[in-house]
Amino acid sequence: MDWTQIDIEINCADIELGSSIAHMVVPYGIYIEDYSDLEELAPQIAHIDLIDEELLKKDRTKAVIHLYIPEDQHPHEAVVFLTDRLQAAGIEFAVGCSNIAEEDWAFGWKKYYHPLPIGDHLVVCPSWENYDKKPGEVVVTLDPGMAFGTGTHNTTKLCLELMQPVVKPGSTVLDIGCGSGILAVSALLCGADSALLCDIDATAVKVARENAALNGVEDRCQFIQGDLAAAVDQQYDLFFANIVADIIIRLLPDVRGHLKPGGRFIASGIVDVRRDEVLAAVAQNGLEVEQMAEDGGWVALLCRAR
Ligand SMILES: C[S@@+](CC[C@H](N)C(=O)[O-])C[C@H]1O[C@@H](n2cnc3c(N)ncnc32)[C@H](O)[C@@H]1O
Repeated sequence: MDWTQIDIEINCADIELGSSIAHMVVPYGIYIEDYSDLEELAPQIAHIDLIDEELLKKDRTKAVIHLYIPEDQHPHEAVVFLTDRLQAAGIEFAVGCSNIAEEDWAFGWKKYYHPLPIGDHLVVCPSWENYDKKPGEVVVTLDPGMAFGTGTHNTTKLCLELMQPVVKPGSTVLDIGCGSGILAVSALLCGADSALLCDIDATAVKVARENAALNGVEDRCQFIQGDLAAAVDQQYDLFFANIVADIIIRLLPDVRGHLKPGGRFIASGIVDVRRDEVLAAVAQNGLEVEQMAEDGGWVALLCRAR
């Protein structure tokens, strides 16, 4: 099947609003190039071999949101919708469209994806790259395919940073909205014992299973395709949900019941303007925030039962 790629170029300052409008059109299948990250990364760019030279030439004031719409899902209407919404929001933008074959969509972004150190000792490495592991590092090998979760998105990075100090040998993990499986698979490689991975999207579940196998942890994983924690009836030491604020708020009444004593809930995907609403829901549902982390307008919370 062919797809239409819609590219929306906006100022980096508008990225949050722009991406939330894009998410009204498709909940996933969105890829954001935000070159302002390179400014933040500048002190680390000594490891230049990890960064594509072309990226360093990009305009760091601009971001580009790419959406991919299957031909049978009316891409033209999506463009009209996006144009109306972006204008109404007062965002300056330029929009372009191109038709792409499925294989180009699936593989085109790979040139921007390279080994990525996250937190104290984790490195996320694309499965098609070679990486020389350094002493003490934990390397998670990943091919996100068409699922969300390369490790490059702030929301994923925040989860992985919050997870590393709290995961313990023997921990059990629940990963709701597992996408590529990056969070649960990383937790397993960092010492956790077993994991249940759940996603509403069948493709994500398939990709998560493949990534678990790539990392040799498949036999310690169970996979469920479904909505939130509906089919889950056990308690866990570590519970991830990197989805969006509304879904986290919907999930919160069930979180405490799924945590073992002393268990942690890591919530991410919260845009900073929704932070207070999520914090209120956390408190109402018998949890307390141990740590709050923020990056690029995204907020993640490390919580435990009160
Ligand atoms: C932002 S991605 C996170 C992927 C990965 N966990 C990560 O941290 O990179 C959110 C994922 O949640 C899934 N999702 C959205 N709504 C869901 C729901 N109601 N129940 C379960 N999964 C859901 C999406 O399909 C998507 O794969």
